[in-house]
Amino acid sequence: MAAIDKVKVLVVGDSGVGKTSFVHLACHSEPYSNPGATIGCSVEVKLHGYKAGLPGEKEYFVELWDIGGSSSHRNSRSIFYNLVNGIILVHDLSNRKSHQNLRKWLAEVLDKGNDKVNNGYDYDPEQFAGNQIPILVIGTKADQAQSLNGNVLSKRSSVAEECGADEFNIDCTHMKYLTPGSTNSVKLARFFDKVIERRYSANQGHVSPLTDRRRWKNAHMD
Ligand SMILES: Nc1nc2c(ncn2[C@@H]2O[C@H](COP(=O)(O)OP(=O)(O)OP(=O)(O)O)[C@@H](O)[C@H]2O)c(=O)[nH]1
Repeated sequence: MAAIDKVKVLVVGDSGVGKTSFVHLACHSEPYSNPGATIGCSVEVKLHGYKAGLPGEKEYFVELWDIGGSSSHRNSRSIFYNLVNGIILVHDLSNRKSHQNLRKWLAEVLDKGNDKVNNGYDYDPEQFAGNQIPILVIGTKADQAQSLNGNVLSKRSSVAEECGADEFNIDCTHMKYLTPGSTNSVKLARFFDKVIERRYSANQGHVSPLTDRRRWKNAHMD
């Protein structure tokens, strides 16, 4: 039997925003009752049907690399940022700062945690406009944010807009937000399809965040 091809997707965002809860919901189709803080990184694998129901349908493993968000591990986590095929940015809808910090997370991942980031290098939206790495933005804790702001499920993320990413908002404590066939579930499947396409289409291969950044510079700085 042929080996199943795989892609690597990073899941990043501030500590406590719900990365582990989202990954668990996506991989096990049930909420995680009591997730602990992730130290380093935890990897879950999801079997994804690429182009499900269409010609060219094929199964792939999607590795979801859930990166612990604690700032105390910032200097050591760049070891997880090699050979990345996709990025999921997670923020807490009831915590505006966690959304602002997504820009820092993107800068950190695309610069592989180098000194510029650690010493205050900040986000340049243009840097990500022509990004080759597919990005998905997920807002969590819609249940908690609901009481603060009425229509939080349809709230748009400026970060998603800036980098041309797809996005959705959920409550990770309820499976109904990721039911098979739902809008969110379809968006997630399309994102995985895009990641697989970029990874396995002709002339692509693995795209490292650094290569990606150089490509952007070459295209825009001449
Ligand atoms: N009410 C509510 N609680 C949530 C939601 N998502 C996560 N939580 C809770 O938020 C807390 C932190 O969730 P985690 O999934 O561990 O967060 P994390 O981003 O993985 O955190 P680190 O591992 O520290 O980076 C847990 O108590 C979760 O149960 C949500 O959508 N709604």
